[in-house]
Amino acid sequence: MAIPNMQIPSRQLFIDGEWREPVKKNRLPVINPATEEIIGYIPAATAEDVDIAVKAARRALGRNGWGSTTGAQRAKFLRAIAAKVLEKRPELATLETIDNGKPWFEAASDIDDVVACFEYYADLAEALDSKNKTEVKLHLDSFKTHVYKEPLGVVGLITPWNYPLLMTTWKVAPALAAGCAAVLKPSELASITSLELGEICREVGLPPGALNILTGLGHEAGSPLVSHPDVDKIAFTGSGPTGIKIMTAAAQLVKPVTLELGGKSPIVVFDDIPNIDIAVEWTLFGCFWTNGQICSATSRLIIQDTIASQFLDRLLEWTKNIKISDPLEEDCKLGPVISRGQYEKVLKLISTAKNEGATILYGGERPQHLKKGYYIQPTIITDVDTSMEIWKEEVFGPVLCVKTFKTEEEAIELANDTKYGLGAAILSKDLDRCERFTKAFQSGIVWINCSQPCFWQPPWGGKKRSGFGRELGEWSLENYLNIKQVTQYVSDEPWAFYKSPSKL
Ligand SMILES: NC(=O)C1=CN([C@@H]2O[C@H](COP(=O)(O)OP(=O)(O)OC[C@H]3O[C@@H](n4cnc5c(N)ncnc54)[C@H](O)[C@@H]3O)[C@@H](O)[C@H]2O)C=CC1
Ligand code: BAL
Ligand code: NA
Repeated sequence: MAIPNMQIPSRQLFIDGEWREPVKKNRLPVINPATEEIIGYIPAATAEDVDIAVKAARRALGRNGWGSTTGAQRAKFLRAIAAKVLEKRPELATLETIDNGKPWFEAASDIDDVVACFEYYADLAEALDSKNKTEVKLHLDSFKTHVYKEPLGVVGLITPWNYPLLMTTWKVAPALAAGCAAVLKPSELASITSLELGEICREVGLPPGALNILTGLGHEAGSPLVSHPDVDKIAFTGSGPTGIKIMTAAAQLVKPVTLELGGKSPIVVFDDIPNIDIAVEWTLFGCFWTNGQICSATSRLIIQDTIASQFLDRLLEWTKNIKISDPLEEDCKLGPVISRGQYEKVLKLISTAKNEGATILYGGERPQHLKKGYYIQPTIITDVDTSMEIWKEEVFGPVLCVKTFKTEEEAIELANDTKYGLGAAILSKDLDRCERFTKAFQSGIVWINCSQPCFWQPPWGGKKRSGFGRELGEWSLENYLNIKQVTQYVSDEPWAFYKSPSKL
């Protein structure tokens, strides 16, 4: 497949089904992390635009609008969006790559997931029609009760930059399937493909206001969305500190939130793995895929001491073989991290690890052959102590730290030695042991003999400080539905609680 060249389309805010200039007319630069060049601009929304978008969303939910559509009608729009995304797959993948830095083929596979996700939620929207009124059996004949599932209302969706259009889709597709009207605030570091979703919604004739897209800074556009009194729910994926701010602001209005806040996930490798190369590859993929910027990255390798030396030797050979290049180059397997800020943050975490006494077994620097761009070599760190920052803090870059263990108990203790609880992986031939680890891991996701594969049908989310709530699958739809109990008195007899006055 030829990789198309693309310029960043010039867009405005997508509000009420049309492109609108932000009230304050501000714009933010778009930087290609592979070249450090400004390649375009995005509009910078502020509280004024948030208010306009929220009003448009509320109108869309009005009597004859988006809010009164059937699931089957909404499914048609979701399928039309999926078809358009598929049609534009090569262009969207290029836009994702030049905005985010991920290898083009990874971006293209994200776009495939976007298509599948919209189609999946189209099916769930359709199925909702037969499930949105269900009877609840009571112990009395004088009452009848039904439970209705109805759209929750206007929802605010705040997304990160690591899988820009895919994280947008994880929220937009179920929100629209449920019949909510949404205001999306993508990350200012990678908003381009989310804006293109606005164009797609316009092309397929999505009813105005059903989806509004506000690009801009977190404190200028995200924060007023969270504290807007007419927004019924916030779904957020991003950093822990921002998650805390969002939960605090939402609490003032008793606004429900779902939070997906990243992690420091373990991958435990036992010496009974049948094939060392297969295990090494999953270990690399678990941490270095998406340029290492994955919330669920298994960035702590916990390896049985009996094979540690042999495993690390092989891991090094595989790591040296990873092609680091401009992400538009074919076969690129590691591109730059998203921004100068992220580049500096990752290098600082590596240098702190060194200062704290860890060994940089491989990498830790800019690759010599790339003079520009936010590139960092895939990095493996050993001699790690559990008190070190590199063991405890999310890096969000291609950095793997390693510790050895002797016993199963020690491995479990190390795996759970984190404030986070998103993912966890175990590689072992012994499936009984895998089962024991599955139960022992304090996480929302467990991978057995792999790490990172992520499908749209199962639930996704964490525990501990990785947040709460589940995205994907049918679980995500529930996030966007109000469960309404409707109880009807069906007896002809009086209720007879009060003493009846004398007859008229
Ligand atoms: N869990 C995950 O998937 C992600 C984790 N991260 C971690 O977060 C670190 C910082 O990256 P950032 O891009 O600064 O993450 P961030 O959490 O600040 O940004 C995520 C989203 O929240 C918005 N936001 C920021 N402040 C806000 C506020 N006060 N109210 C409402 N919305 C707000 C941003 O504009 C963006 O759309 C990274 O170094 C990485 O460690 C970053 C992106 C994704
Ligand atoms: N595929 C993982 C999605 C995330 O990092 O949020
Ligand atoms: Na960018």
